[in-house]
Amino acid sequence: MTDARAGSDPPVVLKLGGSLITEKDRPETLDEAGLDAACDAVADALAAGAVDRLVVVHGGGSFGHHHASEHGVSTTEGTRNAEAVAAVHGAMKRLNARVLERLRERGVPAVPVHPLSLAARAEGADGDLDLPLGSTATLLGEGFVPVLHGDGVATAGDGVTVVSGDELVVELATGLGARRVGVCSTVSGVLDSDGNVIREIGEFAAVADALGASDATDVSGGMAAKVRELLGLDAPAYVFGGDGLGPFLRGEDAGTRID
Ligand SMILES: Nc1ncnc2c1ncn2[C@@H]1O[C@H](COP(=O)(O)OP(=O)(O)OP(=O)(O)O)[C@@H](O)[C@H]1O
Ligand SMILES: C=C(C)CCOP(=O)(O)O
Repeated sequence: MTDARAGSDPPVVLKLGGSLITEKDRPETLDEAGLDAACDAVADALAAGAVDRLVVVHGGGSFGHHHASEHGVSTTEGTRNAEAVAAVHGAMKRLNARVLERLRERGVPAVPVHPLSLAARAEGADGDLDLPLGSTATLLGEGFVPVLHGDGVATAGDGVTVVSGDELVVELATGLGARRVGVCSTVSGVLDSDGNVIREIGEFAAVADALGASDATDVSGGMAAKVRELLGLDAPAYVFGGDGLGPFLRGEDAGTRID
């Protein structure tokens, strides 16, 4: 079995939020400017050598979430309807293909890794996610940029549920021993109740009141779920908006640091 943590430098794990790269309220619509700017920042950072090994994860935005909510599927509600699984996975593969295409146009050696084909969730409300990392680690070692995405996931006792990009980020960061983790969305960081960016979060209780759910169709929990998951990591995690992506990739602080 491949040891996902063995060998060279720890990677950076970056999530491009669905709200950044799609228009979240219009089914299967890209946010062209948001996606292009994000792909430019990734390509620039790799070309400048600011990042050596990078794993990208993207969210569902108006591709995955609309199909998932139409079929009543979420991270906790499963389906045994193959048409529903095909609708959610198919939409995510269409979005993934667009992301890959734009990265490759900029010289980024981006290749897909589809979680539905790899991962499984154990039975129960907090069933553990098993995401084998051999393919991602090997692709990284061979110089590729693996690009994963929120997807359907086989779930014991519940058919297929949704795995969010945020959950994948946590699994990847832990399993690959990530150096830094970035979550890029449309908000410039985690905001307090006055709308100001919280610079640093060390525990959930301190910010719980300020963290609402997502403001668009989102079956996987929005900002509160994001912060909870990122707090569990060894590596420092940052939540930032599009403007923070370049600085984050250059190793600077951006948005909110969660550690
Ligand atoms: N305290 C908060 N600070 C910042 N954003 C918040 C807060 N509370 C709720 N939000 C909402 O969280 C959303 C960002 O999370 P969301 O999951 O929608 O983004 P995403 O990761 O880009 O999308 P996706 O899940 O499709 O990948 C914003 O739309 C914002 O309105
Ligand atoms: C709805 C699907 C399939 C993807 C969910 O991923 P997220 O947008 O990262 O929460």
